[in-house]
Amino acid sequence: MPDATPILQLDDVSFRWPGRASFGLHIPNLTMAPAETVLLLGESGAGKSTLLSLICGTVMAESGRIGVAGSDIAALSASQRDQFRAEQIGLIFQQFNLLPFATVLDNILLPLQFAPKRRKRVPNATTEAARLCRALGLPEDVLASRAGSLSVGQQQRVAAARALIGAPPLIIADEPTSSLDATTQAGFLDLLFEQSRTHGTAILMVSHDARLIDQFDRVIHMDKIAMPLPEAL
Ligand SMILES: Nc1ncnc2c1ncn2[C@@H]1O[C@H](COP(=O)(O)OP(=O)(O)OP(=O)(O)O)[C@@H](O)[C@H]1O
Repeated sequence: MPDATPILQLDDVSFRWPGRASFGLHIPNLTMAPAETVLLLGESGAGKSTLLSLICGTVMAESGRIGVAGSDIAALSASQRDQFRAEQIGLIFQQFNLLPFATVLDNILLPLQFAPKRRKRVPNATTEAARLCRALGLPEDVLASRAGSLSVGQQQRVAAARALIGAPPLIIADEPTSSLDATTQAGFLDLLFEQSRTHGTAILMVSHDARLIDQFDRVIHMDKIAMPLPEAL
């Protein structure tokens, strides 16, 4: 029988950035099934990146429950949460978060160091990193380059390869194609959806590009899932 545990489940989640009384996020309910692909749309400043940070456990909700693959992320210690995130989630942030002085190869392999199960899925990690780079249209010799020496669009693709390696069950991507030209964007999306089909990877992607709508199982708008929180006193 297929696993019916949602890959993601938020119930009554509330959050405010410290010192930012005017912005508050309340999500009554958000659920994603395993292998589901979801495009998250919303106005600038609506809280899309904040929501992704809550799901990743890089910031913690004030109240409510966030479950990833059935685990309540608030029940984990900070170090357990780091390992859990590395195992379960492939992340592509807006700022890429690459180590600029490390090689592209080391950057791509980094999450595997903290995620033994994910590591096991790639017996030859260097070959897999090279395959991902090729599929993303990066130059052959890119693996040995310093990540900080690459163009912005190339760095974004290295961040994509780092998210995809070892096929984590959930990919969270915050505007992952913002620095890519149309051909490179299409190549990236092909690779992403192929991985979703092959490995049952769920995808939650933020984009301002409404042309992507048809490619996803479901589209959600921030203003439909989030309710305003009264301004803090
Ligand atoms: N690290 C932070 N510290 C304090 N406030 C923050 C932080 N990050 C975001 N905010 C605030 O939270 C609110 C929502 O921002 P967020 O980046 O989540 O929106 P967004 O929908 O992702 O916007 P965009 O589409 O422009 O990226 C904004 O008012 C923003 O100033």
